Amino acid sequence: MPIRYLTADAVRDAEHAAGDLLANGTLMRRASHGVAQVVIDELRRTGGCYGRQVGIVVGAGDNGGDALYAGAALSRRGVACTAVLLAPDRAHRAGLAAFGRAGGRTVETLAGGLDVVIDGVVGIGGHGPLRPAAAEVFGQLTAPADGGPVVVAVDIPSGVDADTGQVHDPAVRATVTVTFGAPRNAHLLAATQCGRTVTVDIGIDPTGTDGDTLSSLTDDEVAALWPVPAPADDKYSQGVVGVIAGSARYPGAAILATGAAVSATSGMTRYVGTAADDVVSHFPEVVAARSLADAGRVQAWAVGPGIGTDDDALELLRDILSTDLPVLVDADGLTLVARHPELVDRRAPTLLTPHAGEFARLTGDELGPDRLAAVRDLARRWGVSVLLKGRITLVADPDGAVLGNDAGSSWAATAGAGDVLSGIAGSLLAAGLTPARAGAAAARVHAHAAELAARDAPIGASDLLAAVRPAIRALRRGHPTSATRVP
Ligand SMILES: NC(=O)C1=CN([C@@H]2O[C@H](COP(=O)(O)OP(=O)(O)OC[C@H]3O[C@@H](n4cnc5c(N)ncnc54)[C@H](O)[C@@H]3O)[C@@H](O)[C@H]2O)[C@@H](O)CC1
Ligand SMILES: [K+]
Repeated sequence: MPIRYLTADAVRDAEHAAGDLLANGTLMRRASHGVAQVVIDELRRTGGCYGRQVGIVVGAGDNGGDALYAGAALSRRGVACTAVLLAPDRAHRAGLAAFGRAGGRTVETLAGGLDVVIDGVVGIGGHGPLRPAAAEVFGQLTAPADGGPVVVAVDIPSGVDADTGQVHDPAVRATVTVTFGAPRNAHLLAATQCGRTVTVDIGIDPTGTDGDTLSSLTDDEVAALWPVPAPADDKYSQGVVGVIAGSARYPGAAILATGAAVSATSGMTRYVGTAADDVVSHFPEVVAARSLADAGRVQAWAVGPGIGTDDDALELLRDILSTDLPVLVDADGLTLVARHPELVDRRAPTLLTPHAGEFARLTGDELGPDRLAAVRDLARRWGVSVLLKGRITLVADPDGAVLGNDAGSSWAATAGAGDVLSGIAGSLLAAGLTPARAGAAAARVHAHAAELAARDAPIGASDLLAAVRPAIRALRRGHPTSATRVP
């Protein structure tokens, strides 16, 4: 099952459906136990629990309650816990009493030398940035990388919007975020702010309510859906992809996109364009033609990188989009679609793959902080699938379902990386995957390839391309080398 991310409303529905477990405080006890366990694990990794120092920042709601009960559990283990109450009159009463009974102390401000700080300011009830009192407490902390305390966020790092993942300023940056029942949208959309996310089972049904979904595929799921030749397959039967990219003057995009298509699946890759000679000299297995009329049959097209935006490119794009085949449109192709949106008014699957700038060109508006709503809205209005690139890739279908992928690193932020993604996703479309799955699976392999290639040093798109096949192999063998930041 894909990992499903919930909105704050869906979380509340799931909690209420738990009935008595919510009313009698069982859910909160389980949640706080999960928080305490994560803190204990952190302390054990660095020498043990007894006598260690944990600071707790407590807000006015149940998020603070979780943190206080966690502090009580830690105090009983011999951890020295101090809590700053941001709103003393509204701090969770029973949690505060339990904390005091267990030996926890309240203080005006956190002392230095803490091992762990627990962020219990706000969870799914939070809105906007950290308020000044909380901002001051967190502003005084030394970063973990400079020897400061590990920051464990309860449910969501405070100052991060649960539904949109918007990281307000200021907001808590967590080393670990502990959430309950099911991850929230923010755990994917603001993955870097959350650090490692741990989802604790508290006995609620985490499948969420109906409506728009945000999910991500597991590595195993991507591996299982990756097309590989079956015993009876031949070079045609696995889906032939046609790549239209680059030009004789600028062959780079042609080579990268076509090379990625060759690496991603077996079967056949065709190329159409004026860079045909360059492409074949790099990849002799590509069947290349200079014009569409000579191209031969394909099962999907990937069109756009480096094709230019002149009338010839427009006519070519129009011809491709008037077929009844799945088409991926990227880069220059997107600039043309922005000028002529009627081109994508078609029945066959269409996958647009903009980065933020191209997205703004398509919609006429700068991309705001709510990337999820923006990508959903464009997919819905235009009736196409839209893959919005970035550290967190989002692929929206016209029905509102979104698949996301956290790249886990930003090594792929390099010129030409988008061409590689086009080639991978195009070949998956040709193999029969839906646009959303093709886009999300391509993004995952692209991300793994970037980490494999980089191994802590900058890479170019050629390195990324060379790592596509090893990344697929590692994924299929069950040990991708990069850590994805999904829970
Ligand atoms: N309902 C339950 O039984 C469970 C709730 N859980 C916890 O409860 C949390 C939700 O609790 P609440 O609904 O009480 O809401 P929160 O504790 O997330 O925050 C609500 C309070 O914070 C204030 N607030 C909002 N934005 C703020 C900001 N930027 N700065 C400072 N204060 C701000 C609000 O005025 C309100 O008083 C979850 O995130 C989770 O941690 C867990 O214990 C699991 C079970
Ligand atoms: K929090």
